[in-house]
Amino acid sequence: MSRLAIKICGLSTPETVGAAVRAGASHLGFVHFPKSPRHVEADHMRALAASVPAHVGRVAVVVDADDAELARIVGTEAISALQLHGKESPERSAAIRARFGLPVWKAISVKSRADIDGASAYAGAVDRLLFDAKTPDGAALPGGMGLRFDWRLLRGVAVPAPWGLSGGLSTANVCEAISETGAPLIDISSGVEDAPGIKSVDKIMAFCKAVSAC
Ligand SMILES: O=C(O)c1ccccc1NCC(=O)[C@H](O)[C@H](O)COP(=O)(O)O
Repeated sequence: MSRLAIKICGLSTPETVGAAVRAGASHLGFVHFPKSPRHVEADHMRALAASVPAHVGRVAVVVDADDAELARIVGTEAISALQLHGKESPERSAAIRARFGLPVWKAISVKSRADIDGASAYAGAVDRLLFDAKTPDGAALPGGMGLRFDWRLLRGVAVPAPWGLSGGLSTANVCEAISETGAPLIDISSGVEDAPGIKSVDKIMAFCKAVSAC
C-alpha cells in the first residue's frame, strides 16, 4: 500500500514546522486568516516555508481572499499550493488557479451527503478536494475547530478528483477514519495542539507515528 499523505495544518513556529517535516508530513499548512489563532502574515509564511525541503508541500490556507491578498501570498514564492477554505465557487477557484499558476485545493464543508455530492461541481476546476466538517452558523472559523462529520457519508462515493479528509482527526481516531473512508490524504490541526494555535511537537510526532501504524 502506498504511504498515506499527511497534512499538518496551522503551523506558525519553526520548531513545529521542523517537527512536522521530521515526522514525515507530506504537506504543511499555513493559515492566512486574521480571525484565526493560527494566522500568519505573508512574510512570516515565507520565513517558515523557507526551511521546508522541496519534497514537502507548502499550502497556504485562505478564506474568500481577493486577488491582491493572493498576490501577496503567492509573491512570497514560498508556497506550492493554495487551499480555498471559504465560499469560493468553482468558477472563482478555476480563475485563481489560472491567474496564480499554483495547484488549488478546495475545502468542502460537509454536514450531509448533498454537500459531498455538490463537490463534483469542482471537478476540473481544482486539483484537490478536502472534505472538512461544516462549522456551525456564526462560528468564528470555517475550519480548525476539531469538529468531525459522519465519515459514513463518504461510503460508495467516487470522488471525481484527488482528495483528502479533514476535521476532528486525532491520534485516537485516525486509523478508524482511514479505514472507514479510504482517504489518500489526511489533514489535522487542532488534534495536534495544546491550545488553539499552539501546536505540540510531541503530538505532531505521535500523530504521524500513529498513521504509519494504521
Ligand atoms: O485552522 C484554522 O484556524 C482555519 C481558519 C480558517 C480556515 C481554515 C482553517 N483551517 C483549515 C484546515 O485545513 C484545518 O486543518 C481543518 O479545518 C481541520 O481542522 P481540525 O478539525 O482542527 O483538525
